[in-house]
Amino acid sequence: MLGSSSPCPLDTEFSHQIAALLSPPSPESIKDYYDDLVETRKCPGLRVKFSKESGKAIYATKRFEEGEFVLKDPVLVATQHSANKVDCLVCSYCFRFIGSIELQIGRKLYLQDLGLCDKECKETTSSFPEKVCTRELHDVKNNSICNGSNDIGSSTFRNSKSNSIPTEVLQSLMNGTLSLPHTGLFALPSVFDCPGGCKEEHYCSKTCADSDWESFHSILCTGRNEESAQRDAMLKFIEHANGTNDIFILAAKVISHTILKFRKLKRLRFKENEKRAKLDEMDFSLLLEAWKSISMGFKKRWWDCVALPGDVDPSDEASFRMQIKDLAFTSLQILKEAIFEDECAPLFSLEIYGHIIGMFELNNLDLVVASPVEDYFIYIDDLPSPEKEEAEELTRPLLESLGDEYSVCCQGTAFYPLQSCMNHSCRPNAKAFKRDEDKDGEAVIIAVQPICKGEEITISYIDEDLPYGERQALLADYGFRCMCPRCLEEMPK
Ligand SMILES: C[S@@+](CC[C@H](N)C(=O)[O-])C[C@H]1O[C@@H](n2cnc3c(N)ncnc32)[C@H](O)[C@@H]1O
Repeated sequence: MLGSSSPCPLDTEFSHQIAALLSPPSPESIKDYYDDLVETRKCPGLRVKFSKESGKAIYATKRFEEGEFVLKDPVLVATQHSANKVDCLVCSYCFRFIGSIELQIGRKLYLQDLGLCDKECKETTSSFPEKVCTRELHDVKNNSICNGSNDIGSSTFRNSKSNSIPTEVLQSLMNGTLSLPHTGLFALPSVFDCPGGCKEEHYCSKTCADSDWESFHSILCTGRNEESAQRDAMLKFIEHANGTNDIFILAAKVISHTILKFRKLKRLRFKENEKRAKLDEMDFSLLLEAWKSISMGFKKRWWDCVALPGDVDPSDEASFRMQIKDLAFTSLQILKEAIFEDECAPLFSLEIYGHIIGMFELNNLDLVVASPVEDYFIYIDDLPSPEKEEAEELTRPLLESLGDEYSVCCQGTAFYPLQSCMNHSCRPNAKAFKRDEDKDGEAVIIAVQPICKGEEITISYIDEDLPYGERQALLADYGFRCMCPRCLEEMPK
């Protein structure tokens, strides 16, 4: 029951609006929304269909050959894991690497010298209940760097892994006065700062900076209103998310995205200066419209669908789920202090917050972008003599200081509106796979076997090399029993 036993008064106050926001979209509106999306993605050959049995699913409307590109899907909402921000400087909107090879290397070593590192990300799995792991769709083998077990976004201080490079050299790399050999071949877009003046977000272009500002960041930016209570609350919210689960950052982005869309729709429909004290019928229809892209995502409450960690005794399940709910409520309370908007009050209910996070829990894919620094060092290693030795005089000490971590990818988590309609099969006909030319955070799906016209396009959410029982156990965390052709063949009689 909505509102029952909820610590959040908004759950009761706005129970009707919440029910309307969470009611499943009609098959007709699903069709219209996804037909439009497929058209804008310019990926001919796909159609989203809805059935009562398996919900949304993607079908091929043409034949795809093995290895053929199927879909490139930009993110609807995504975040780089906070720990990974030390390793990689990327555009906060499209997740392309930015600056220069020199900046990427110098900045990483400089931050390591300061002792800023991702200690907790590299430690064990969850320390229940503060560290709640987020399950993400398994991004197949080569592409999957960070799975649910280490999805903990906490930047913490640890004893510095001090490197042998003098600070002045690192600063020269960062400020562009020291160039490394052959980096011209690996040019990256220049860095654009956040238009709001926060030091957290950086972009590859003014277009990305403006798009992020208009879509999400103008509400979440901590650069403006120095000293304000809202700014302090926003900083506290980010710190809490970084210390617990960065899925909360995604939820805040969804809420700010919806508020910004609502404001835009309202500006279009009403004169600028018209004021309304209460959320009335008309405003609510605008809120429903603003929420539309989120309403399409498959959702359950987070605390109902989050997988029970292996180290939690099944007899403690109810208390585990209650603690997850409490954690979400704590995060929501801080977020409300930072960005609450009267006209969009239902968005700040625990019921909506829980469903937004549950949507990520069941749909998200790892965000992975390969590092150009890795390509650079491979290029240097492949140079013929004596060019290689000459180049290595400068690059070897850097490589040695970076150690095994010289090739860390950009890692995060993302909700992709079209890819998230793909159902699972243990014998999938497609997979997520980044090709050399895919330099940003978009999801890329390719066929792994010929796909006939009319066939459903499936990916694997798990490691499909596992035996039957283990696959079913992992898929139970997604809330279904797999009845794909392979499971039917392998099912114990
Ligand atoms: C990423 S969504 C896939 C699209 C989903 N069908 C929808 O309606 O949005 C993941 C959810 O789809 C459902 N699902 C995916 N693959 C399935 C399968 N092979 N059999 C039954 N349900 C499946 C499960 O409920 C799962 O949590």
